[in-house]
Amino acid sequence: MTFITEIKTFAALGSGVIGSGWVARALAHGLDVVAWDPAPGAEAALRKRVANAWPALVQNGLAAGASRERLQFVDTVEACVRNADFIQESAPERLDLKLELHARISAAAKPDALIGSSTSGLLPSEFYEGAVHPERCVVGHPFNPVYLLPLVEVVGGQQTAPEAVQAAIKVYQALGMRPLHVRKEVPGFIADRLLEALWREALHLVNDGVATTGEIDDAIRFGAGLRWSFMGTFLTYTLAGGDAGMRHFMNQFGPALKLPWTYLPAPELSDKLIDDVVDGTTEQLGRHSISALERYRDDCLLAVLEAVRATKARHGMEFSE
Ligand SMILES: NC(=O)C1=CN([C@@H]2O[C@H](COP(=O)(O)OP(=O)(O)OC[C@H]3O[C@@H](n4cnc5c(N)ncnc54)[C@H](O)[C@@H]3O)[C@@H](O)[C@H]2O)C=CC1
Ligand SMILES: C[N+](C)(C)CC(=O)CC(=O)[O-]
Repeated sequence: MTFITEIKTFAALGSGVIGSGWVARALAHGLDVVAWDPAPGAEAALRKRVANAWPALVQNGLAAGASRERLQFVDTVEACVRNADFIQESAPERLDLKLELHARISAAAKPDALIGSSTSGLLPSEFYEGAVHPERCVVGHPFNPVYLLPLVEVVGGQQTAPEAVQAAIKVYQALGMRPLHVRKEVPGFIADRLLEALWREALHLVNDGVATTGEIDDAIRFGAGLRWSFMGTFLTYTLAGGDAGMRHFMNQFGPALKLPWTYLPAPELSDKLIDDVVDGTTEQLGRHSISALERYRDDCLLAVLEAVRATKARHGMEFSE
């Protein structure tokens, strides 16, 4: 089984936060991009989001021929995918919607064009059930902002060909990403399972009046957040065990896992909790607009990526290690 991996035309369905991020990444890599989104005003919103991302992409280095002019916005699913070499769906996170949309996308697409979905955690076996040639359908779960963060989780469903997973990995690599093959199809995959646990505990801390949203964010960004950009939890905790490493760490801190430090089940999303979270984050936003903070975030990310890349090189390591 062979699939198209030399990509000239990238199709993006859904052009919200994530779809526009894919569009920006694909344009920056010198591709032609065709986009579709049913919302009124979607084309203008997409072009605005791409424009906001572009300075960071220029700083990061554009591929030869990369241009925002190579974005075409069309008004049907079929026109979007018909000539595409690779298709990425970033529609709302609803199983019924994705099921119907993928039946339509796959019926109109070239039979050997790979189809990726940005879903954060729905199962590909379920939403690709009605797809034509489901063997070329995968999940390619990215991270916001898609145009800068390298990680993409690649997940196959029961009908996905193993060759399609490998081919999708190749395409995402060509787009400058760091694919992670999630070998078991589980809800939430790997990363969102971890992020969701943190998010639930953060909501409990607000709900119980232990801390404000700003204090919880401080607890992350001045501590673990800094080290997470170059070292994950397992290696970090190995070092936290001193010379005896992980075995000592497990002996010393393992028992705390049985203490009631975490709740795990989510708190009820009461009106008060939602108001507290919205009020807290509004205060954190202060005078900054979302798009100004996106540019600030992009600048920080570029600096972190460059620092990590240069430091790894000094230690004889590749960025992807
Ligand atoms: N926002 C995030 O942090 C992340 C979201 N994702 C996933 O990406 C996907 C899109 O999420 P967002 O971009 O955040 O949502 P969003 O709400 O920003 O954008 C969704 C877009 O889909 C459009 N849309 C509505 N009906 C549609 C249809 N039938 N077909 C195609 N498009 C349609 C909407 O007009 C909107 O522009 C979801 O599957 C989500 O789980 C993945 C990673 C991170
Ligand atoms: C909140 N979220 C589940 C949509 C987040 C993601 O899927 C990944 C991210 O960018 O954090």
